[in-house]
Amino acid sequence: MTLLASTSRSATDSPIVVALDYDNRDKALAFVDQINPQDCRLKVGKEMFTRFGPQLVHDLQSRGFDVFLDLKFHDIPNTAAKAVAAAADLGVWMVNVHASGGARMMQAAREALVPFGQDAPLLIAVTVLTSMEASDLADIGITLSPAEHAERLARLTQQCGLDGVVCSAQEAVRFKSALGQEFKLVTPGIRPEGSAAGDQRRIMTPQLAQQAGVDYMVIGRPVTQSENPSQTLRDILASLREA
Ligand SMILES: O=c1ccn([C@@H]2O[C@H](COP(=O)(O)O)[C@@H](O)[C@H]2O)c(=O)[nH]1
Repeated sequence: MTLLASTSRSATDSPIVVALDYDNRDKALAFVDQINPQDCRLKVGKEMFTRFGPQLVHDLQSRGFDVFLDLKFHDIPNTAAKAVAAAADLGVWMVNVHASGGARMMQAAREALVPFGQDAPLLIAVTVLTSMEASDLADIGITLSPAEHAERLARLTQQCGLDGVVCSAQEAVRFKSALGQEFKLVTPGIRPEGSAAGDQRRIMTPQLAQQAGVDYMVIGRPVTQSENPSQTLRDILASLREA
């Protein structure tokens, strides 16, 4: 199966994707207005999209930011495919589904993007949520380790022709070796030294994630909940340049 063409829409080659998880639109935009689209991309997830809808995506795009629409579609193939096409209509840079929705769902999602050609967003699939550890998988009947199960789902995702996966940075070296350099690894659960893990379980620092070869690191609360989010973002960028 052929891979989707990567979008040429990108405004930056920064590996950082800030998870814009706010319950307040003005607070989110106040932060966004202090940062530069060349320094990061922005991720809009379930919280902000449910509260503020597609207009928020347009508000970020009009400020020059690439948007990763992180709605993790997981549904019957027809519904997931139509949702992915709706995301492409919004002009987002990246969109995702859950790999556990299965091969037919992922293939339908990929095919839904064919009409968008070069303007199609990157399509990736979530493997094992970075908040999950072995005991969480055992609770749902999966006896493989998170890395093993994530690799099975990542291989399936690649066979379905998607552009990459969401996984933990802890899995990056293994997945780059198993799946090749071109297959994108998008890694939440990034925690600068000293920041709280919170509900995340499979975490890594930005510097180690960079060394492990991730393509994009998703960072939310360590930036957005800090006293000075824009300065925290600049500090992380500086630490990556120095590493
Ligand atoms: O496996 C996954 C998939 C998605 N996420 C999302 O990333 C951010 C992480 O935010 P932090 O505040 O840095 O923990 C959040 O929006 C999640 O929905 C993830 O964490 N893990």
